[in-house]
Amino acid sequence: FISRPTTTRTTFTPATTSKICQNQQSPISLFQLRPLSCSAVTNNNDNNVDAQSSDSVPVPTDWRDEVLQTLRAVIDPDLNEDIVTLGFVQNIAFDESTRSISFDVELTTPAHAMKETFKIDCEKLVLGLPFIDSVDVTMTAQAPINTETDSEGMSQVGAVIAVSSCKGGVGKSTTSVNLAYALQSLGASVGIFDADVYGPSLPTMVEPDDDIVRFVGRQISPLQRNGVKLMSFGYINEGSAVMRGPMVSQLLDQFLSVTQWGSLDYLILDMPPGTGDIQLTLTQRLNITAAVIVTTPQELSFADVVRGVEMFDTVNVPCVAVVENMAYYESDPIKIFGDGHKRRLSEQWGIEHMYSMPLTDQIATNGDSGTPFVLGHPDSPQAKIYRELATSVVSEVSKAKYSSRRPEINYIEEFNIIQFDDEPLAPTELRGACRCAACVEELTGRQILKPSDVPESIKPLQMSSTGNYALSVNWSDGHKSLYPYRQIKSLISELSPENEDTNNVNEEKNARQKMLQRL
Ligand SMILES: Nc1ncnc2c1ncn2[C@@H]1O[C@H](COP(=O)(O)OP(=O)(O)OP(=O)(O)O)[C@@H](O)[C@H]1O
Repeated sequence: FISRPTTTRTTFTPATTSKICQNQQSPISLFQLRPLSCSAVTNNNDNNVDAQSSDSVPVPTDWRDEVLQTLRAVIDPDLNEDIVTLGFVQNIAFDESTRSISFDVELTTPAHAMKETFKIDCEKLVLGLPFIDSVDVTMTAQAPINTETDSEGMSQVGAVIAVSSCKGGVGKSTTSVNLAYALQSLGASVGIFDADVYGPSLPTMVEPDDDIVRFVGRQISPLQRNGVKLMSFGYINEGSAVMRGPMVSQLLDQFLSVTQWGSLDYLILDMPPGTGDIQLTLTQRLNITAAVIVTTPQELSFADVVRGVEMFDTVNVPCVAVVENMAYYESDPIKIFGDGHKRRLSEQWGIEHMYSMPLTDQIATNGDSGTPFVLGHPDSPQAKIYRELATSVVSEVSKAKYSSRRPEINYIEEFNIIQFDDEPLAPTELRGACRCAACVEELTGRQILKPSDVPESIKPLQMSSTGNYALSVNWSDGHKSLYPYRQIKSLISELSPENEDTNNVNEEKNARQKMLQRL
């Protein structure tokens, strides 16, 4: 804590500091220019309607409960739960004599898009309590850990993100490299593994700070550039290798596990192009958390994307974003993927994030120069797109890790009911909600299938999970449907007549959010 001569409450983010500068007549004091890490914030009780002197308010014996209850207003939008329930609030310490409180908020990732907002919200909320004069919130993140690997080098890698494409030359490596540096700019520790043994591009695209590959016993220490760890066959072996498929995946597996990655929030895996056996084996072996698919408009893009999604699906890896690279000239922005495609990707495959990257000289020049584009042009509009992609990846990985549990789904023939996590759903309703291209007009979203087209006797003949996110159903009318779990949940809640509980929870959440906004 830092003691303050006045009781002016200030948050010390650069943005608010500059606001303070503008608003003040006198020059800003050094005291107000403390860095973010020393961010004890003091209460002037301007949030309190009564504006009581805090000294006169006794400290309640259950102060901890009050603090936690207050902090429940901060909701993690990715996980749709409050930070107390999620167990993020830790190490609470309260000094009664100075009425100062401190605590940590441990997020799922240091790259969390809301970390600054959460900090400010926590400070505001806690300072709204009349028995607290000063607060110190430290934002931290869970240490990355990989419990599903037996390789020591990978044991502290939190998430592996595969960047994949159906064909070569579409910008997969460019996307991998820039995604990695964009993730780093959000605060994460990152590595890149170039798994393309036939034509490694990492050595051309990223020139390491020091290009000597060091062996530590039987392990290899990765190279680095601006703190991002790098490994590619190309750093060890000049040129590309001539190998057959099974050798490639075995070698890559070994190579990846002898690399001492250390503690990494995200490891970007630049996959070899294609969706064949090598890619499938790699995807199975390397314990991939999520995938990003890169395509170009010239390459029959939509069919390619679907092929890529299907490959990852077979091994339960969710595709979280699609990058349509070299999609337009900067001077002539045209939309390649229409809204219909976007809707299909979202409704059929649960992919919510699509980015179109223009073809620019600078991206090409940086690709050849050894300095990643995002490092060389951090303020460009294209770097902003890469950061948006990185933010989506961060958010989807958090969701995938926290909500990886698949719902329990059964068909109870006796009552002709589908049970989705104990919620009943009529087969006619689910069949009627099919969003495939035969049931919904792709371009307009208009429902082609009418409720009257669905026979009353319809029933599922076979139901199975697709990836971690969707249910695939073979219907008795011969139709095959795919429903993201998200869609089924909202269908159940739409159909439920007495949704009071959910509504109450939502109302409560809304009330807390409103309270925050008022503060
Ligand atoms: N948005 C872009 N604008 C301009 N040039 C680009 C863009 N994206 C990629 N490139 C250039 O296109 C070429 C191919 O890109 P890249 O090597 O990333 O593709 P790839 O899909 O990884 O290819 P391969 O699978 O053959 O390794 C490179 O010269 C790269 O600099």
